[in-house]
Amino acid sequence: MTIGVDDDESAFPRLEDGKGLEESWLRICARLKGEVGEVEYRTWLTKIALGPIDGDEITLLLPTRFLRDWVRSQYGDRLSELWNQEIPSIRRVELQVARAGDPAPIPLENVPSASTATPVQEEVTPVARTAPEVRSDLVTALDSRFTFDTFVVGKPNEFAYACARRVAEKPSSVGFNPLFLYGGVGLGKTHLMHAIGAELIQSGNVSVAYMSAEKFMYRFIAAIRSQSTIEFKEQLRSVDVLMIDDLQFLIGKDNTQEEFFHTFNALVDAGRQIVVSADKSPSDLSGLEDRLRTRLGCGMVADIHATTFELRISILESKAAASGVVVPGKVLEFLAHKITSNVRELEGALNRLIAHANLFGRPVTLEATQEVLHDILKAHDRRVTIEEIQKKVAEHWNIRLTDMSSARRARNVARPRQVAMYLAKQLTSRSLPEIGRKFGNRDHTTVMHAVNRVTELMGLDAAFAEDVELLRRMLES
Ligand SMILES: Nc1ncnc2c1ncn2[C@@H]1O[C@H](COP(=O)(O)OP(=O)(O)OP(=O)(O)O)[C@@H](O)[C@H]1O
Repeated sequence: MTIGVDDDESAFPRLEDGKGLEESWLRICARLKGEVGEVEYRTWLTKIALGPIDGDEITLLLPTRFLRDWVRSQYGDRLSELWNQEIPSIRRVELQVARAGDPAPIPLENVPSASTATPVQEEVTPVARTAPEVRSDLVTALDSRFTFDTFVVGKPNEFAYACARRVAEKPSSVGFNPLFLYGGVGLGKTHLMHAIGAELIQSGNVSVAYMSAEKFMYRFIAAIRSQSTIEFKEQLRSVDVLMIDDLQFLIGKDNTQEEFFHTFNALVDAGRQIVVSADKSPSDLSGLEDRLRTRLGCGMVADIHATTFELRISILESKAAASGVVVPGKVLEFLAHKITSNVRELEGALNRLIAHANLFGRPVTLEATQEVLHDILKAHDRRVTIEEIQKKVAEHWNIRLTDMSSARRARNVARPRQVAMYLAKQLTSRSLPEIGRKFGNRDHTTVMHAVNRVTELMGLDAAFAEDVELLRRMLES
């Protein structure tokens, strides 16, 4: 594919096949967002704008020198790799500080999630960075940070960890082949796979191929196009350990599934080890062929569960210690309490705190944490429902839940109802008419009156204000 400059009025050149660079950029943004997590993406990558393309070089623009240097050091290689996957003729990514009038970055809300983004173009041949210790040229570089030593073990992941260690020590043991690791997003599946790979490579002359299912598919397609499927199959079937990450990507990709199935059988029959990860168990991966699901479930299936508070604390402690920045225990507890979604997001939040501390030379305090992570914390605020509010308020003042929507106007019922409306306005994003509907189809002006009245009373009556605050804190925690 060649790249030419369109003479239309678009701010960016277009590819000859009519596909805009913006489309490629959007896909790359979606990929990056999926890879680094929304927190990290929002912190560092939303500020990048697409600049011009010149020969084999594409320019990306950043608003400040600091951001340019940071993005270059942390994400430079990955950006080049992704651009090269999108448009193979692009070999270099130049990062520059933007000037007035340069294009703006893509707003975060316009970047689709990786799973919904249109896949990169098919004729992609991913660039494999080969680790020197490894024989096979199929290996994508393993991330040296992802080792067993840096993996924090707790109840939710101890079984998966033990299985991974076992495979790293004795690949192809009966009962452990294939090893199928599954669990939600950002809980450590990739980390464990890389740790297995690193351990095996260190232990001796073992060839390990690790790649995402997506990469597997692109390589397969590239091999078909270049009529080199035999070499591709031979290469794959010559490794001692094959690891495929995020297998759910193959759902609906029937030909690639078929190829994977044959590779899988050939390797297992030859006594080689397979390690696979996915977001669901083999039996729940509907959309994969039955025979493949059956084979995937034949070895060891290990689930990584959602993190517990204790595990989140241990992970934060370990990562904070490794960073060399002192993060007080109460800040770690606060983060572990607030960011419960997955380890990637938790890590992203901590990294941001650490980067701020390093940048401004200020100690990490709870106040600073709330300020620096304001947007993330807001996004993770627990969603309280109006029903929960009604229940808590009714319990607190010992009235019947049905009185929240009844027509009774006695003060001992009407006042708690007003408080519940007030809290619904404060803690949910529902509109006044929506709140009114939940309180026995009351009019929005009634809700407005309740909100004003409660605000007024809180200013006049300290005990009442304390009650309302207490309820708010209980509902928010
Ligand atoms: N138990 C853990 N100890 C230390 N770090 C962890 C742990 N679990 C996850 N992480 C870190 O969290 C981040 C996300 O983990 P990883 O990429 O392995 O998740 P994943 O389960 O493969 O997610 P996805 O489904 O998105 O592929 C990585 O930086 C990883 O090092």
